[in-house]
Amino acid sequence: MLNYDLTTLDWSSYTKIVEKIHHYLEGAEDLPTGWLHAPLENQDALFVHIEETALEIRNFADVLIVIGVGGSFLGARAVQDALTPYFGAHHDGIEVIYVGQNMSGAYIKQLLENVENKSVYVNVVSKSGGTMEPALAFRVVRQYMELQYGEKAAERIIVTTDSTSGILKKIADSSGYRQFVIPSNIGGRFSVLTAAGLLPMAVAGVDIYNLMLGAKVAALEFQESQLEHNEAYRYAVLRHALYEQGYKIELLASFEPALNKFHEWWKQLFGESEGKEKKGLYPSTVNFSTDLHAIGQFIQDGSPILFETLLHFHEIDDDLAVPYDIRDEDGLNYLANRTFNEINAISKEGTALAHSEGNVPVIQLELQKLDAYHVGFLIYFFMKACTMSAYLLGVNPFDQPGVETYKLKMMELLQESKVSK
Ligand SMILES: O=P(O)(O)OC[C@H]1O[C@](O)(CO)[C@@H](O)[C@@H]1O
Repeated sequence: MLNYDLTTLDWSSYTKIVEKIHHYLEGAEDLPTGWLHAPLENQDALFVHIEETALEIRNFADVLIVIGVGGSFLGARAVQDALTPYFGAHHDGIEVIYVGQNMSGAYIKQLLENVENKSVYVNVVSKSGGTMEPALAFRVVRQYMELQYGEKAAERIIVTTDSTSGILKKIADSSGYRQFVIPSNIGGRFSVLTAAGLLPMAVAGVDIYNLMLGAKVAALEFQESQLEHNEAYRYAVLRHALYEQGYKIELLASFEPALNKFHEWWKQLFGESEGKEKKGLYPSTVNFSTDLHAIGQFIQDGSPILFETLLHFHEIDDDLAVPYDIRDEDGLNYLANRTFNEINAISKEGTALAHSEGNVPVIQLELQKLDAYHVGFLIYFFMKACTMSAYLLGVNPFDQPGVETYKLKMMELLQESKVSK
């Protein structure tokens, strides 16, 4: 899976520290590491409940509005985009749309206009239950639902939040909304494989059983304490070694547009977990070919501050062959009968070669197929690698004090403007 010129790195200097962190993580009871072993536990009852709820939503709704931000949004959206068709509605004709990630008045107004005359269900997702963006969106959407469905609105609103605390939990209890739980020992950006991510994915038609099977296989494989045998840890060590060599940016790149939102999920995972105490690689992302024609110049020839992680799935279900054209005015007949996916894969190889020659270190992450199983595997791989990587850096992977600062400042300004109004 992990492909890099390993001869450039002195792995032996990392073996002891990696093992120490591994045992700390496995043994700790007071860390929010519920996600570490969750895929190995029997969660069948939860999956059945999610599937039944998803079926009901698909039967009765034209649209599911999912409200959430950060970890309560990115994972579901990432997997949905990666595994469902590019165009048209999702499974059984349902649309799964998202709000609560921005405070654009235009966005939420147009979203409500767009669902008029459609049958709507809502899934509001917030671990803390008090994040401003989704809370505001929920206020608006909730009123819309009550106007449309009266008392029956309560049957169409499903809350995913903490099992005991938070304002959203209180609202859900008092209004009789159905509830799914984000376990208290799983933090927001590690919650994609809980109901927070799984319910919207299931509604969109993602095979959550195979997704979780992939995560389970990864959980078993990456339980290995030895760096030599654990690819998640090797990726973490590579990133750390490159950071120590002066590279300050990691560019996650792929050649399949379906993965664009997956990049965003990765960005939050690594950005919030590592970017603290004036340390950390800046996690950035590029979508090729698009960005080869935008930022490709900088990657090849610009400041030598970045390395690249190329994410590639060998098999993608849909494909199309380049047609033969007797006129050959564009001179492309030499590609006739080659498929787009083949050409895309060759373009990836060419990019890796070019960037390596430009002295940009290139790590290649290769998976067999873009399907639920391998996406589940990859999600777990990144969460495990990220945790190791943060501890190698000497920071706590599970907090985000900087984000809290922004929230406080915004609240102060909003309160001030209330007083001066
Ligand atoms: O699920 P919540 O509590 O609304 O939080 C949403 C997101 O906000 C953050 O707290 C900060 O961005 C993330 O860590 C989290 O995923």
